[in-house]
Amino acid sequence: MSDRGVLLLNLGSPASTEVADVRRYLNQFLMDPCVVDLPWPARRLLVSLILLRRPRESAAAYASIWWQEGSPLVVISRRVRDQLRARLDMPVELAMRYGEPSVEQGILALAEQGVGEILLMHQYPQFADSTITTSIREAQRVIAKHGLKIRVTVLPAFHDRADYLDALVASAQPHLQHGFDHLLFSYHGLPERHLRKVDPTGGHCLATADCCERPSPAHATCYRAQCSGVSRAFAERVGLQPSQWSMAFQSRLGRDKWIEPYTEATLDELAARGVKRLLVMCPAFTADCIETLEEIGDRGREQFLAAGGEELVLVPCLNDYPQWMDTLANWARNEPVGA
Ligand SMILES: C=CC1=C(C)c2cc3[nH]c(cc4nc(cc5[nH]c(cc1n2)c(C)c5CCC(=O)O)C(CCC(=O)O)=C4C)c(C)c3C=C
Ligand SMILES: [Fe+2]
Ligand SMILES: [Fe+2]
Repeated sequence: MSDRGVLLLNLGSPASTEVADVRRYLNQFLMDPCVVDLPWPARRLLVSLILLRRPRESAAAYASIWWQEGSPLVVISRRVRDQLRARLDMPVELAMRYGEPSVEQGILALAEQGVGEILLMHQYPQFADSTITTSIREAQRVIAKHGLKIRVTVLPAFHDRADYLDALVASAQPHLQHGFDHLLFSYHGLPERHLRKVDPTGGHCLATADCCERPSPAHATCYRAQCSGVSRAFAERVGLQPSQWSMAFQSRLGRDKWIEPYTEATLDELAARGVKRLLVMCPAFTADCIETLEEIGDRGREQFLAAGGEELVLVPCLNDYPQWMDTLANWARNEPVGA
């Protein structure tokens, strides 16, 4: 009998839309060295500067998409946890890397239920230090702090798993059938430095414009190549021609160069090219959140319409789509120990 428990993990949200709560959340998030990867004094200075204005702006953005029960990301994650509990004969706890329920609360809850192994089931299709690495480090920190005798199995980034891609296609079908001129895949962005830093070849990532289309061992940790792979696999599965879809990166913060093209510029370009009915999918996220609902669904739509587009339809994330819930439950049962 398996002694596995599942720690379902996502990024997390502020406790409320109050500016003070948003400031606390942003401080915890941005002071993570996996997110703002500067030495402590420079990180502290930069984050303190960001915290002068950002909490008020982000609080207003959160308020515009907040649900009765709380942050969409957290509410959806609770639904996923409940769906997994209904499907699985093992303990399932929810954790958020920032905010609550914390990774510490989640792991202690699993420890109390006597698990010997935790499957760290993060919700990130693509690898990044700022998502997967930081979650692993936090789980290890908590286990060491409490002296727990628990093994951790980490779900690898699942961008290329057929069952993930199948669920993504199936969940998007109603929107694909609605009719559209162009499909834009908009992924969360990353500073280019983050990509170069984890490139094991030391010279592949971003060395050429088409690096992500040329096979390389660097792609095992290349966020951009993995986004590109998801977009191509999706387009192939639904029979789209290359001219019918494109890929861009959103959510840039600060002055560093982030991976391109930027979603904001792409929305204007598509409208200028005569695209009237635009579908947007955000496959870096498995659950809808401020980045999808506010940045694309509200601000992106407004921008696209102002630039001459007629309709922007945001395809919901996988959320608690039943086929996706079945997929996660299968992974929980079958993921090899220690993978
Ligand atoms: C340096 C800054 C950031 C990096 C790097 C980054 C990477 C990254 N983030 C996600 C997923 C999510 N990010 C979300 C919100 C969010 N992200 C940043 C900054 C960086 N993210 C900020 C400041 C915020 C907060 C909102 C804001 O003020 O704009 C969210 C949504 C959270 C929610 O409550 O809804 C998610 C999810 C990924 C996948 C990623 C790297 C690939
Ligand atoms: Fe982010
Ligand atoms: Fe690349």
